Amino acid sequence: MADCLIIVNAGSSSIKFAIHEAAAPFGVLLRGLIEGIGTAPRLRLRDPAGQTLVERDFPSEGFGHAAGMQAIMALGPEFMVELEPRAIGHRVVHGGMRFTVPVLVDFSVVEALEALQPLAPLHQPHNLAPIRAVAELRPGLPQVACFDTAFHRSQAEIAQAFALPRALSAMGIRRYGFHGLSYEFIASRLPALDARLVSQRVVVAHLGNGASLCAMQGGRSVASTMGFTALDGLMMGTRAGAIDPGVLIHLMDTQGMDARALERMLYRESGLLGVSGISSDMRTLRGSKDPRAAEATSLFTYRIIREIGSMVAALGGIDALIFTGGIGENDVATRAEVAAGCAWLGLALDEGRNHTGGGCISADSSAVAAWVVPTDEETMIARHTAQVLQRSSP
Ligand SMILES: Nc1ncnc2c1ncn2[C@@H]1O[C@H](COP(=O)(O)OP(=O)(O)O)[C@@H](O)[C@H]1O
Ligand SMILES: CC(=O)OP(=O)(O)O
Ligand SMILES: [Mg+2]
Repeated sequence: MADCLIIVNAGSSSIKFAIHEAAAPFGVLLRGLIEGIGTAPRLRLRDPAGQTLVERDFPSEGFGHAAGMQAIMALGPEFMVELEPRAIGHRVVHGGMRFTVPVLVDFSVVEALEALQPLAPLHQPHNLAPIRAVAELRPGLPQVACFDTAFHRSQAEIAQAFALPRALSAMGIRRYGFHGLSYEFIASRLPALDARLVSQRVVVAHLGNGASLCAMQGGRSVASTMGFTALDGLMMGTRAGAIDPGVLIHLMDTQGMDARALERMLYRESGLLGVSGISSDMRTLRGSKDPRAAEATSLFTYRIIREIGSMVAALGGIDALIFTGGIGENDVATRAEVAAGCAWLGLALDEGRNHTGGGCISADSSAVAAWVVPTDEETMIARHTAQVLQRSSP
């Protein structure tokens, strides 16, 4: 029997999961994904070489995150026969003020994380449901919660502050930032990419279904586009990104919208989906001839370009721009358009390298380096989970 770690990364419409070796360097033994929860759920399980072992479609009706977790656990008897789970590591999107490092989960931790559910309605409930399910099914198995917000706690107070009355800041109304496990993984890759990056001014663009930017220096977060919730900053698949709060007051006054109606609009009906009226998926929009699809993708890149300016200001300059996430890693056009909008910074892509997509994609003459670096939140969670286990074992 080989010891392993089970890693669960539940997103808004997907559950990514992985089985890692329990000892450094935490090699991947199996990797899987259920995507399209709510639309067209599909499960895929792959071996470490990327070969598909299982591919299964499910009817969308009644297939939520709970059914997704059951489908994943059902793979155990067939694919985990020689494996002994030592712990389960979970991505938990919101850690609030209390959780600034990964922790071993107990009842009081779950209770505290439940209180944060309203701050991350697309994620937190799906992060906590598997924790509760495992606590019931395997009460002796250690569970570790790793937070998307934790990496940003290195930011200066001023970068985390809103210009609101002081009493509200004391209550925890501040900028937390998200996608921290992804940024932390990218930070850990910098020495291998180019040793100079470790101390340089780097802007990382995590562009997936959720999207944000992180200004990074010395491998630490200096600023981020996301704030109190994962709604702020860039336009996303179904989220609006930064919006004048006056719009919300106006909609409450004139359309009778309440908190739940605004939440639905801002989290689920806006972004690429809302502007295009077609899809939240970049692949579908790039393949569409409908002018609304082009309007949506143009606004998406325009917002990224504007916000890169803000990250560069926070860093006092920029040496490198790194693309990651489902769009950042795969969409050649988004990278080309964003880079064209950053020409004023001295950024120039090499067209051929951008098409190939891996590694450094900037031209030799570019004053700013550009990279495509695949993120791996699951590996980051595996590293943290092993550390927490080690710390907590007698
Ligand atoms: N080959 C591709 N080309 C362009 N966009 C892609 C491609 N593959 C995935 N995407 C985009 O990436 C998104 C998923 O990104 P991902 O980082 O996995 O999202 P999340 O973890 O936020 O659910 C999809 O919704 C789609 O817009
Ligand atoms: C925080 C967040 O937006 O996560 P995701 O991109 O996985 O939706
Ligand atoms: Mg994600």
